[in-house]
Amino acid sequence: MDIRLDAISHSYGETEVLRDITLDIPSGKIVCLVGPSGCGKSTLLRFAGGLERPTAGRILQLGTPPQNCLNPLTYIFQDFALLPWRSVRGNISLVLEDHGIRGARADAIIADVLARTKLSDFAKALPKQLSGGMKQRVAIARALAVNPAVMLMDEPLSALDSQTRELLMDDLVTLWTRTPFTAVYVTHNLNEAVRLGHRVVVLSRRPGSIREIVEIDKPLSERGYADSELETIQKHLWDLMREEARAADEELIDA
Ligand SMILES: Nc1ncnc2c1ncn2[C@@H]1O[C@H](COP(=O)(O)OP(=O)(O)OP(=O)(O)O)[C@@H](O)[C@H]1O
Repeated sequence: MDIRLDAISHSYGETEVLRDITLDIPSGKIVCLVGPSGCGKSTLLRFAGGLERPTAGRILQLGTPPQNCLNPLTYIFQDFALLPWRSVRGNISLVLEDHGIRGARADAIIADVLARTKLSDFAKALPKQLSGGMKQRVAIARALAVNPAVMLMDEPLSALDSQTRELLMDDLVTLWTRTPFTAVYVTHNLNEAVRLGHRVVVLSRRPGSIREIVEIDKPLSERGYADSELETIQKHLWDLMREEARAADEELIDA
């Protein structure tokens, strides 16, 4: 299933946030959204997920969701959003219980997503026993359990230290390489964008509009740490964003 954002514009009251965004999210690809603070990245993600509706434009779901898809659109947040009193397994089974899936069928799904996220040995652990990186892996496992058509990822690694971020990027690449998933991935971090994005969408300062869409053909599995080709693309992205990021940073905050 592909998603198309078709001529999306949005204002909150007097504040124009997004202007005429048209964008395709093709099945099996990771599309990164980057842009200066406040340019409307998270707002666009909420529209894609149907949590809010834009003032103008349409979100189209094209084609059918994958087989056994329980939830076509699933979020992964920066703060993991795990229930502290439930074990790793319990956090994952919750989303299955919501769909009436219990017993052997639930066990099989949980075993599969725990294995894919390398968490099989931690099924009984509570979130408080886990590092930030492990917690985010649980959140990813939980999202995979519903076999979504599209994962909507809002700064999923930004709460993690830089080493853990590197490890999680590797994990996401391995996960995608084994079974390609579709994602819209919002990030401030241009390194994440060039490591994980098949397509990087650069938004302008508010009202966010598309400045450029950068396609990166290099296979995810061949994108390494300190890769000079990726560094060149990252520099290009930063050149596009630098002045606007500075202007956004210096903007006065409405108290
Ligand atoms: N519910 C809301 N009501 C009013 N204004 C909002 C609301 N949500 C977001 N905004 C405003 O819309 C603009 C875009 O916000 P959004 O969080 O989408 O930007 P962003 O690009 O994700 O920002 P950041 O990179 O800082 O996370 C901001 O000016 C924000 O203050």
